[in-house]
Amino acid sequence: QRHKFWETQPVGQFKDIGDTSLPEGPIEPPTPLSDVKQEPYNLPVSYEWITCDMESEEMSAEVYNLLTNNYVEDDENMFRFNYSKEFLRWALRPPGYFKSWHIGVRVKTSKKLVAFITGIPARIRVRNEVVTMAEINFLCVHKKLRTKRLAPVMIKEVTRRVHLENIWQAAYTAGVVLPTPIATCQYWHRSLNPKKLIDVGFSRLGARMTMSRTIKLYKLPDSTVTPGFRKMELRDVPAVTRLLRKYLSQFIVAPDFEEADVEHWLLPTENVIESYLVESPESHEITDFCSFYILPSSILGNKNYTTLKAAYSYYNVGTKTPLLQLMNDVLIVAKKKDFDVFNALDVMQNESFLKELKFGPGDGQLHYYLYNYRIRQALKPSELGLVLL
Ligand SMILES: COc1cccc(CC(=N)NC(=O)c2cccnc2OC2CCNCC2)c1
Repeated sequence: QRHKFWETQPVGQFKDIGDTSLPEGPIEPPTPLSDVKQEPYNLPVSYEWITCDMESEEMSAEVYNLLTNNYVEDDENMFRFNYSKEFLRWALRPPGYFKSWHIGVRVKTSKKLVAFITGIPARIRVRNEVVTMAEINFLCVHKKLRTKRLAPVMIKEVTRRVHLENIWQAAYTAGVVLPTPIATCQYWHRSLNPKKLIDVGFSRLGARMTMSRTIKLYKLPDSTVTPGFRKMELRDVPAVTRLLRKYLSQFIVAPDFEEADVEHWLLPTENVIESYLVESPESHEITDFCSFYILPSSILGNKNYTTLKAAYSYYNVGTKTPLLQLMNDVLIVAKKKDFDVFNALDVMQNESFLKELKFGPGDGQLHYYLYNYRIRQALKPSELGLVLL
């Protein structure tokens, strides 16, 4: 009964692992748009599709509330992602986005939003092929409707709407193993506020460690050490785009960012994304870049705290400044902005700083997937240059 749905989809199948006779690339060819199903898939009787206009205050509030109460929790159900409304508006409206890919399911009578799934367009390079894909995210079914097999029909519906825009590939991540990961990444956490993290059960006091010893262990300087380290500004977009394109070219799978993408995804946005760069004091050249996105988690069932303030490593480029020093500066900034924890995956060159900067391994993995695109052999995390929200 496992993966009944995924065995019907154009994704790498477990039975094909190791079959090097299968070519790398699309699994199925595009179909003529006239052959794409024109009407939405059928939902169970009392439910209907709704396109969620995230520009509408009311609709984005409904989406926010659904996710706040029903989205992904950690394995011990102690925390739940709590994406902010402005984060969702940012995440779902990049250059060229399609409103029709922001899909909700609501109860016909009460009009209550009970499920959600989204896609956004993205140009993703796989080796030396740039493929326009849909990045699928925020699949969420209300806790009370989990046994109704809604997820497969929602995945088919977003796939149908993506096909209608003549896009045939997709990228997505999940904490669960599905057919078939293109990479399996480990997540790591760097404590910034160890006392709170231990109080809420995110971290545990180390063996033979006191609380005061632990606080001292994670202490960070008050200010950054790299000369020329500053917030990114609009005028930096061309230079940051050049720096990032060059850096990402070394990875097998990575976004193919152009200036419009960098302006949307990497310019600092209050409460959503922070980005910094190093401008050489002598030459005024932009030599390094670092960024993190802001994704709090609700703390479920703690009497003293309700929210875990978490920063998530996004894209970082160290060319003149050692990545270790650059990332230590970003930890200093995150601590100063009162974040409790800084999270990172072992993707790109992150392994080079995780242990030294006192990150601890998380208790889970994040699997990356491509839809309708076969990769000959699973990638090492260090070959992956893609961070999804
Ligand atoms: C601390 O609060 C949590 C609330 C829900 C789930 C998890 C564990 C978890 N699943 N973490 C990650 O997936 C994760 C850990 C480090 C970096 N990025 C991550 O996920 C990102 C990327 C995928 N979409 C969710 C956010 C933690």
